[in-house]
Amino acid sequence: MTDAAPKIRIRGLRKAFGSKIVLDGIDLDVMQGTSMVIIGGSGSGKSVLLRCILGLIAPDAGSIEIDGVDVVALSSRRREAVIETIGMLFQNAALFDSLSVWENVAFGLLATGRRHGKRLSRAEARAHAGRMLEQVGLDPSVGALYPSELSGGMQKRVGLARAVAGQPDILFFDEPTTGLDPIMGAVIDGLIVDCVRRLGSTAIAITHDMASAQRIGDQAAMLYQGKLIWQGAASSLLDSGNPVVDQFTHGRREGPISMELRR
Ligand SMILES: Nc1ncnc2c1ncn2[C@@H]1O[C@H](COP(=O)(O)OP(=O)(O)OP(=O)(O)O)[C@@H](O)[C@H]1O
Repeated sequence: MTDAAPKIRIRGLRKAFGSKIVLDGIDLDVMQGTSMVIIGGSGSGKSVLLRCILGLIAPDAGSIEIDGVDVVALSSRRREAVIETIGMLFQNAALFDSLSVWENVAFGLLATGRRHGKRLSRAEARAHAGRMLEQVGLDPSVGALYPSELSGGMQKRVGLARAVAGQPDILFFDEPTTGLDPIMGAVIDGLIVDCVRRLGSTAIAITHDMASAQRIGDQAAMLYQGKLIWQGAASSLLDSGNPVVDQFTHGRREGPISMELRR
């Protein structure tokens, strides 16, 4: 146990779309240097939670503190400065098709540099992108290619290289293994763990993939009916003792979740 303040501290977070309550009072602490995996069924609100933390959706109520600062209450300009410190790997890697691989990897660095008046030359940015590509197991020569020339696994690696290029304090992973075969999924998870450890980052991942959740996560939490109904060690996901979590993680048709669907 530690008395340290959490890197990310969420309290009473609520978000509804019309009459649909998606987040119904979320409390979550993510400690510095730990990886938290959020699991939950389709439409349970995992992406909405992530988007609230990223400031892309305004919550109806509650606080989201990053390093003790409530980002919900910040002006959009100051919030952007905090959000710049978060690296994000999107579900489909979300690469820009019209940019080369190295330009994709360096995109955030170049944009942030411009905003802060620190001009990074294209040669410096390209060299940095090459080093990032090497860190995710790609040859720097891949930097000259375009996303459409890459396999799905390579695109994920490039997305990861982009997410870590600015050496972020915080990393978010949205369904990092979706669309990959199980071996490539395991490879990407291994790279994610390497990157998070090397940077000492705090990470939040959302996933449906239980093998991935256990590989990436130190801690895990399950979102169900707008609430985090369980939190514990990611290693205990398959043995949580919670009937809802158990049904979900084992993919059982019968259990409290299917009973509700029948109602
Ligand atoms: N901008 C929006 N406007 C209206 N409803 C929304 C909006 N964004 C999300 N929702 C609704 O919020 C609910 C939660 O969506 P969310 O995308 O967070 O689910 P999820 O847990 O990430 O699902 P999946 O695992 O399928 O990606 C859904 O019912 C969705 O339709």
